[in-house]
Amino acid sequence: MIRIEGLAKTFAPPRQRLFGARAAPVQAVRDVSFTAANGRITGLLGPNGAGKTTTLRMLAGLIAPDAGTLEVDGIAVAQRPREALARMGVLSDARGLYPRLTARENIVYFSALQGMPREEALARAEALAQMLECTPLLDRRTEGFSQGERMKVALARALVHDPSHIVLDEPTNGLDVVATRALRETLQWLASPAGGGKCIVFSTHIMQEVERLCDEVVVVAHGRTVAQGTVPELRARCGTRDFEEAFVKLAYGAEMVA
Ligand SMILES: Nc1ncnc2c1ncn2[C@@H]1O[C@H](COP(=O)(O)OP(=O)(O)OP(=O)(O)O)[C@@H](O)[C@H]1O
Repeated sequence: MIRIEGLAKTFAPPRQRLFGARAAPVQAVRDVSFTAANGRITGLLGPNGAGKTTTLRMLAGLIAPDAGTLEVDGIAVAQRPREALARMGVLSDARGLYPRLTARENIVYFSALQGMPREEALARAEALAQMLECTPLLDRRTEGFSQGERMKVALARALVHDPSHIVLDEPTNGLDVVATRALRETLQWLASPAGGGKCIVFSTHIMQEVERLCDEVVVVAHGRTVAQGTVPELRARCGTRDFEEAFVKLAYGAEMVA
């Protein structure tokens, strides 16, 4: 289980240039709280700039929060980062592949950092490539890969150590319709008992993705959690049959609703 409570992060402006005006700090995350259960897919849904990526970057230990707690199975990311991070597979916004390494080498290198034996890592890379339908990419250098190809390799890398918690920042970015479907099926399988009942958290601003995939939705707006529930619960709360309309009400307030 992932538990986030009272998370906050402000980015300070860069140092003042000689004659430039001083920029204001950016309050990227003001008060984000939610829980994501095992065996469920939890979607972080919010408009551009709502604070989703910043929240997931803090969860992945890439940046430190100013306030709040992040826990994975009760293990605090701030206090016991290695233990907490070992339980997570993270697909960050940057993807960050090594261009001179092949896809296979990227995946296996990451597994070595996780302390996996090489033979096990190689077998796992093959299996993941089959699942993500990217076996022909395995022995190509990742330099020049398309966005969707990079995403698949980064996803395989995030899953190589079979983590119990999977955190994905906009995973369908750059994927075509077939690859999006394959990813959706993969995530559904990973959350199911047969796939290990993983705890999956992903961010998106695509409404259909949330409706099709999420067991639970966390709506984030202006750096705050404004609602959490299932799609039908959120629709009912807003008194609308259309989820997009419910989202607009929750994320932008009544003044934006026609
Ligand atoms: N390193 C940074 N320095 C300064 N401001 C930042 C930094 N990272 C994020 N921000 C700002 O924080 C706010 C939240 O950004 P974030 O990327 O978390 O939003 P998001 O919900 O993921 O948006 P999107 O859906 O557009 O990707 C934005 O205003 C963004 O410009």
